[in-house]
This record gives sequence, C-alpha cells and structure tokens, in this order.
Amino acid sequence: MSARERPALGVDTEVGTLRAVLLHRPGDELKRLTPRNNDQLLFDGLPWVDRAQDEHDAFADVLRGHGVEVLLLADLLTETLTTSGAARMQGIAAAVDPRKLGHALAEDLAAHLRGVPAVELSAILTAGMTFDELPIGTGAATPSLVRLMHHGADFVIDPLPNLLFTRDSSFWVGGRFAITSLALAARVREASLTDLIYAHHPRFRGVRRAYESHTAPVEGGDVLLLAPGVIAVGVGERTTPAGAEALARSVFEDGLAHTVLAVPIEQTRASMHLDTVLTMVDSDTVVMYPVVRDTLSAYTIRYKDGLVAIGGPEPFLEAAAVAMGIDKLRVIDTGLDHVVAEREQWDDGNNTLALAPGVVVAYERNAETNARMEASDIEVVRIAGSELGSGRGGPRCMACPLARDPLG
Ligand SMILES: NC(=[NH2+])NCCC[C@H](N)C(=O)O
Repeated sequence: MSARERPALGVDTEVGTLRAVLLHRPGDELKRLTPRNNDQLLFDGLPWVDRAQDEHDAFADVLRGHGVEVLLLADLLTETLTTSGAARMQGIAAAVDPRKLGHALAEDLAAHLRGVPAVELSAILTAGMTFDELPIGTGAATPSLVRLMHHGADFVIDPLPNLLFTRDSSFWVGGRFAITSLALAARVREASLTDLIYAHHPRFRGVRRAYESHTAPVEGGDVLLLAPGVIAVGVGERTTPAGAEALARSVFEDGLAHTVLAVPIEQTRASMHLDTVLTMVDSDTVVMYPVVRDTLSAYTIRYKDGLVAIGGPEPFLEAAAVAMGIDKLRVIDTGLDHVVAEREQWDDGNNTLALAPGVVVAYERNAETNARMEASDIEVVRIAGSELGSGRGGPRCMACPLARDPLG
C-alpha cells in the first residue's frame, strides 16, 4: 500500500468501516507458557502455538480480504528499534528490572541488549529471556548472586503472551491514540512497547496522545466508543474508578468526548473487561450477555462549559441510549438458555469485531450467538479460535483499530 493510499488514522465509533488495524501475530512468547506459569500469565491452558498462528493468519486474511490494512506489532517494533536509539533505550529500560535482577546483572544485561540487532531485541522484548539464555559473559564482569541462585528456566525478562490482545495496551479516541496503564503484573510491560512504537515509528509521526501521562489503570478492552463523543468504560477487575475518572477528564479536556459512562462490571475472570459482556455490532445494536442485560448500570459523567457532572447509577441500556441520542439500544442476546449463554460468553461470543455497521468477525464456535446475530440481520464472518481462545480473548480483544470511517 503506497503512502497515498493509506487511510487517515482515527477512530470515533466501534462500527465505522474498518480501514486499518494493529494486530500481533502470536509468536515465541506463547511457547513460554507452562502448567506452572499459565495462570499467572493469564492463559487458561497451553495453546498449540503453530495452530494458534494459523488461526491468527486466517483472522488477518479475513481482515485484509475486507480491505483492512493490517499492521503487525512485531514488524512495527523491529522497525522502530532499527531507526530509533531512544526507542531502544526505552524498551530496554522497561524490560530490565534491577529490583529483580540486582544491579550487577541488570547493568550487564542492559549493556548486552544495547548491542543486539533490532530483530533480536524485538524478539527478546516480546518473548522474554530465561537465565539459560543469558549470554555466557553476562553477569560475569561483576559476580551476580542472582544469576547463581536462579534456576535456568526462570525468566530474566518475562515473556508477554498477552500481547496478542492488542486491544488492551493501546486504543484510539478520535484522531489520538492512548497508551493504557495495564492493571496486572503479567501485562504491565506491554504498554512500554506500544508506547515506544507510537512515539517513534514514522507511521504515527505527528499523531497526538490522549490520556497522556495518567497512571491509574485503564485497559482498552474496557473502553467502548458507543457513538462519536460518547464513551463507555467498564470498571472492574482491570480499569479502576480512578482510571475511568482520569480518562473522562482527559478526553473532556482534549475535546474528544462529551459523555463518559462508567459501567461497573463484576470483578471475575469471565468478565475481566466490558467487551467480554457486550460489544457493538451496529450503530444502534449490541450483542450482550443476558445475565447482565437487566442489571448492568452506568454512572453518566458529562462535560459542559468546562464543568464535570456525574449522574446515576441508572440502567446501562437507558443511560447509553440517552447519551447516544437514540430511542433505544437494540440488544441481541448471547443465548437464551442459561448454560449455552454462559458457555458462549466464556468463549468470547460477545467479543465481536465490527468490520462495518452490521458486519462483524466472531469465533465460529459460538454457534448460538452467531445464529442469533444473523437472525437479527447482522452479517457474521466466522473465524476459528480454538487455540487463540485459550488466552480468553476474541476478535475484538485481538485487534486495535487504527482507522475507521466516520458513520455516514
Ligand atoms: N479486551 C479483552 N477482553 N482482552 C482479553 C485479554 C485476555 C488476557 N488473557 C487477559 O487476561 O488480560
């Protein structure tokens, strides 16, 4: 794609025709998962990596087939590390933790990493490094107790298997990107990579930041752009009330939104993000887990003439319709049978990625939810996700839209 054909970056809804997206093809970081570390690394099992890659390639092909430009995070990372010394320093500083490694090993390791080629550094920053993989000389200059006392399979640099879920480590609001502040230790470092890519890769030159220098946790899976100027933010296991409040103030001050709905969600693994219980499939339609349909509520944060007002809580569906300026938000249920609905919610049946208004990508396994969407005139493009799904994330989690057309 030539520079002239590239879509202008910016996203102001969940469903405008998708033009460009950031994905991460799962790589060696998934090969780090073991039965001992998978819980801590937020995977429910050990994915078969080759198959996960095939499934992901098919997902990327579906997007390309619909005219979407697919940018791969590892390529952007390598290109950034090749051209920017500052990006290298930033990536290394975030990965080498002296509190864990001690000063001797941390200094030697950082010096070593400064000298490795960009492709290799990119691989280390994503897949991590074990003590066995430390180059022989590292830590030898100054004796390191840490090196002596660690098992060879322990991580010097932790792997980032959840990088696959590009939705969470950055998101766009209008013409700006936001680097998130991830809540759990296993994912915190992901944002250092998205941060250095957006800061230094030429593709993003001149693009400004939203939610700048805020530290309260906000994850992209909790942020739904319901309509231009209207954002819903899930508050639960990941995004905190302080995070939602800080995001609201920041988007208000930057003129990116006039209303933010803070939506409490249960703090459980099954509903870790708002997009696990509902996603938008059309400009006035959501697919939603029926168990939360009648109980989901929202605090409405509004901005007018420089003043912030908070109302509610009220039923989410009503608050959303009012904020969006529509009569009613149409709801498609995940499944009416409780057991089916619970299973399909767990398997990311609600986690759809809109390609255009009324056209979504969904996991094929959620047969009932997909059939229900089709019965409501939503076009469903099915993808396989048996291995990808073991990290508990669906098509929406695996994609960070960079460009969508405004709604007509
Ligand atoms: N937007 C999402 N729902 N992302 C899913 C992320 C899944 C990932 N394993 C985690 O626990 O963080």
